[in-house]
Amino acid sequence: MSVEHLRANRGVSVTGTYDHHRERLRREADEQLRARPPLPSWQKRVVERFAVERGSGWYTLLNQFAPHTPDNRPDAVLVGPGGVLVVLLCEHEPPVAAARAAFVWTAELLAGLATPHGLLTEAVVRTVVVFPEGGRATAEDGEHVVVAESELDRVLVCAEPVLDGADALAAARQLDNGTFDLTPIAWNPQRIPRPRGAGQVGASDRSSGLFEVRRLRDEQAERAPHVAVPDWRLFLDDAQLGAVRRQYGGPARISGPAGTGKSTLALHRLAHLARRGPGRLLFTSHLESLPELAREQFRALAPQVAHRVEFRNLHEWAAELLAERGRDTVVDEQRVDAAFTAVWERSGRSGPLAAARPSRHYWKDEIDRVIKGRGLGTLESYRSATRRGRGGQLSPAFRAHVWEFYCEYERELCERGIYDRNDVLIRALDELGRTPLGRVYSGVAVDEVQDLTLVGLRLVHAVSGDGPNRLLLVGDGQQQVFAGGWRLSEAGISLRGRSEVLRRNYRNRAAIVEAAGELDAVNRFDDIDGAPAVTLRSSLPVLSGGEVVRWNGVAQRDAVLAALRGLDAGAGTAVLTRSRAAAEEWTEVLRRGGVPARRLAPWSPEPAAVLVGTLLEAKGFEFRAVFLPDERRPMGFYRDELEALQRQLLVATTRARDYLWIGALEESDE
Ligand SMILES: Nc1ncnc2c1ncn2[C@@H]1O[C@H](COP(=O)(O)OP(=O)(O)OP(=O)(O)O)[C@@H](O)[C@H]1O
Repeated sequence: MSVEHLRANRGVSVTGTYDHHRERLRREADEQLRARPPLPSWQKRVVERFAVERGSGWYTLLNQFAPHTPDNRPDAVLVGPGGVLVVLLCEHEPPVAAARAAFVWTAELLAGLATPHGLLTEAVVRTVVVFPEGGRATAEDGEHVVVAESELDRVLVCAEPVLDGADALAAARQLDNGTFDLTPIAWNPQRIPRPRGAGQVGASDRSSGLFEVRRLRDEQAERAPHVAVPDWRLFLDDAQLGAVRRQYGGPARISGPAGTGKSTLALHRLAHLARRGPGRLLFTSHLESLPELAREQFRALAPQVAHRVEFRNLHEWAAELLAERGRDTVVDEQRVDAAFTAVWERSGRSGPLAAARPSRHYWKDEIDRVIKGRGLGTLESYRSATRRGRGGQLSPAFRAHVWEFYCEYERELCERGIYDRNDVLIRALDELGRTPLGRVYSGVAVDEVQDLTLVGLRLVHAVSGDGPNRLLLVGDGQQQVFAGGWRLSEAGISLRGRSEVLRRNYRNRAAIVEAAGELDAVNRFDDIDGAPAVTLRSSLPVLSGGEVVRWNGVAQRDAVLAALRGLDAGAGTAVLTRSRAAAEEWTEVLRRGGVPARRLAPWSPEPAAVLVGTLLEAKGFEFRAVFLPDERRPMGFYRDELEALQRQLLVATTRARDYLWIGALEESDE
């Protein structure tokens, strides 16, 4: 019940009680402060103000050495609805390293605190520098908040509480128990009864009735209508938090099936590293939109250090490096396609390649994923190259034909003065071989690593180096949608056991996991370096329920429109297709049917209508509801095509959180 509510119902007597309570807290704090080395008067006022906020759910702990607090420690720590505040009482701007160290000291004391929702993360911790009225205002450096004595409301009054009473009390107790340096002010940990159970507001909060903690889990209502999911920013599970906090002596890898929080972990890890050291960090992926999405999420997780983390698509990053070094390498996909088509028409279509596999896409992939993707420079190296997931053996003699075709393609690009996407990565890798990177990153996380080419992998390794905590590879072999895999050792990367596997699926409700588990998607990544292969089938969905609709019939468009209307679908719903043409077509069908729709790519953070994209475009995203309409396209004739399709379908299915619609067209002329 809120203060306002109590006041409205019981009138002024409640306000009287409220004021009386605050006055009692102030007196208590005053007595405690008198019995210890004196604080400068402004600091005493601030601490008393903090203590009074006990009435609003804040627990104050004062450093027993203040005002002579040892370097790198906080003067006070507050724990309450707004999280954990690491307070520095400063007349002058504190050195960034000292403020950071005070943060880390406090965060380490809280590390691993178990709450009913999971293990508390340091996303709840903020550093606040308080300076005296009329003192020299320090500039906010982004990593800490700076407030004058008169502005404390800025940090104490929170519109959106992050900790409930029980969690705040547990955190305050942990700090009290974890160090002799911090002393509770105006509250006695022994006298406050322990909260009774999962998710309950602490007894003291109930009895005082002085504030109402809005349950964070309510905010998840849209996300999880039946079962509450803890906020991923505030709580992690033990496997996730362990990996976030671990000291890795060299490159490390996080794997696990879809939805198990791999990307989430990577973001927490970057925040953890950013808060513990200087320098910039990089989150990258070969996917176009994923870094943008990750940037948004990181801002919500760790706004204080967001300015130190770059979120860049790998190609974009490489192109910028080349531009900086005066080796501009701009890619025009349409011109590349035209060049390939010209070569195909001239030499591919009627030659041995088409006779072996008629699809021009297959041979473009052979160049992209195997020859250029692996950085092969000679026919000899191509002759002995592994071609994982490419289907069928190519004899050494046949490979000579492919090599000839490839050389012609390269000549064509050269004559037209253009580059393809592989050229960007190859040239960037060459460039770093010649002159290493000036700006060294203190950490690099690579998401969806299973779909990088070998050259891409070598590039991220060249960027990160092998130093401790420098490189984190995140991926899932079952979701690999491009062929031409590699072994980490081919990129000179050695994990030496620095490999974590996540199993708890936080995204997909049980029914969705079950449906996705029926797909026969071969894991081509985890097998590669001997890590245990955990498939989606053996993951553990945290959320029960979910709905899978398997529709079959002739009027698929009407069925999809009706289902969308029935769901009241809008933002959070996606229609995913195998081909780009089908995605364009469905966008039109939905619009004509009165359902606001737009294409998924390019991704934009604006609240949207129903998003329509290809299975590939949907990688890395998640939606409340996913529609997979059937398409009148052959499922693929070759084993590698069928395998690739299964993995794409697995990716698409596991994008759905609550609802999955799968269409199967019977005879129709749609
Ligand atoms: N500990 C957690 N508590 C609550 N939610 C979580 C937790 N970890 C992850 N999530 C949520 O689960 C969903 C899936 O997480 P994430 O995207 O990180 O998984 P992933 O393993 O990278 O998935 P994929 O491989 O399918 O892309 C996200 O909505 C994320 O916020």
